[in-house]
Amino acid sequence: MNFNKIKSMHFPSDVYIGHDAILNIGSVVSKFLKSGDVLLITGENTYNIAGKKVLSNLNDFDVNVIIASRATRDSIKSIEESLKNRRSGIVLGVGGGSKIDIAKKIAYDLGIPFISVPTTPSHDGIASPRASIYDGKSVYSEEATMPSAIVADTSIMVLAPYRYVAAGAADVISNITAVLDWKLANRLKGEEFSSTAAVMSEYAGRELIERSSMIQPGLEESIWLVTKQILASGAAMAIAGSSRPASGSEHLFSHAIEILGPGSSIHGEQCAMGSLISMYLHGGDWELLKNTYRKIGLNTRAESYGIGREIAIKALSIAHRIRPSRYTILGESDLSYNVAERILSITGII
Ligand SMILES: NC(=O)C1=CN([C@@H]2O[C@H](COP(=O)(O)OP(=O)(O)OC[C@H]3O[C@@H](n4cnc5c(N)ncnc54)[C@H](OP(=O)(O)O)[C@@H]3O)[C@@H](O)[C@H]2O)C=CC1
Ligand SMILES: O=C(CO)COP(=O)(O)O
Ligand SMILES: [Zn+2]
Repeated sequence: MNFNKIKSMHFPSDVYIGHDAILNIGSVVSKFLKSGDVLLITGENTYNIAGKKVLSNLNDFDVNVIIASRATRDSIKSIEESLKNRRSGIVLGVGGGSKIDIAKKIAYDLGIPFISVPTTPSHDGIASPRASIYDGKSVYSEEATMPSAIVADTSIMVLAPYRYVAAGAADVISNITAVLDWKLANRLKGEEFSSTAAVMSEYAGRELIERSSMIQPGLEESIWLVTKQILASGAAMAIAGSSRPASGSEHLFSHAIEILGPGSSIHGEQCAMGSLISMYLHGGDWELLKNTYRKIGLNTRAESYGIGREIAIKALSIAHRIRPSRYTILGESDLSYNVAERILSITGII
């Protein structure tokens, strides 16, 4: 191993998950803010859901609130432009995956601490040092700042539509196929592999399958359960130094759907469909995954999200192109129309 390549690993030192956790936000900011003001990145909905509560706990600080949209290179650049005459000392990401990705990327660019304040357990970027950045043509997994603290208020998160909880569980369950792809890339291409990261990541997914009967609407315990495994998934990404343990061919399918742009599915729902495809191709028990998704109330039929048959076929055919450097079971060339159609039909996605 080349020790010169090893970067220091940073993990959140303050983790608050629970009812009214948001009341800790003032002390967390005091601890990590050395100078300058607080930059609060949030979204249109999430400002009302949690941003205002965060603000009401930060009366002692100068807070610059920015309502952001998608995590694209352009949106991040334009926020950074707007900060030129300010001295931001800490970034808070208050929202779903996209707002947290924007916040952690800006913290990275400015070299200041980042605090993660999720409003849903819909994705496993809550506690990872990676940001998924879109540019219209593709999506890149970029290095970003690991949160110094996580403030996950389950009393806020439990009010989010239940589909976000199921989607977050699916994002973690799909680690199982991501790890299969990683092992494959290690065998075929000699890609560097961390057994620790792989075991943690896969275990997080398996634990959610085993305890899937506890994932139900309106239950604060469900938020706890899913968020805990999301933290394990984020730690696995930190150990690997990439999103590899949590993102394989199932994520390529998700990103392809996102880029082709149809329908109303969210990240974890796309990953759930992708994981059926991937598990089928790996020769594994894809029906166990399907039954688990059914049990937690997550639909894996493309049409239920307004994704038409032809788009689903196209997305699967071209998914490998999204990240050519990340080898997966989808291989290195487009799947033919007939092959993609067959896989999607067998797994019941179309
Ligand atoms: N960096 C990483 O390691 C990872 C990153 N990701 C990324 O995260 C994103 C997916 O996250 P996801 O949360 O699904 O998507 P978004 O952040 O796009 O959020 C989806 C929608 O949910 C709304 N929302 C958030 N919280 C609530 C709530 N409590 N109640 C009602 N509505 C709410 C948001 O509102 P608003 O408009 O206010 O934002 C938004 O309209 C993707 O971009 C994905 O690539 C996913 C996994 C890992
Ligand atoms: O979503 C992720 C892990 O769940 C990471 O996403 P990327 O595919 O962008 O690396
Ligand atoms: Zn994901």
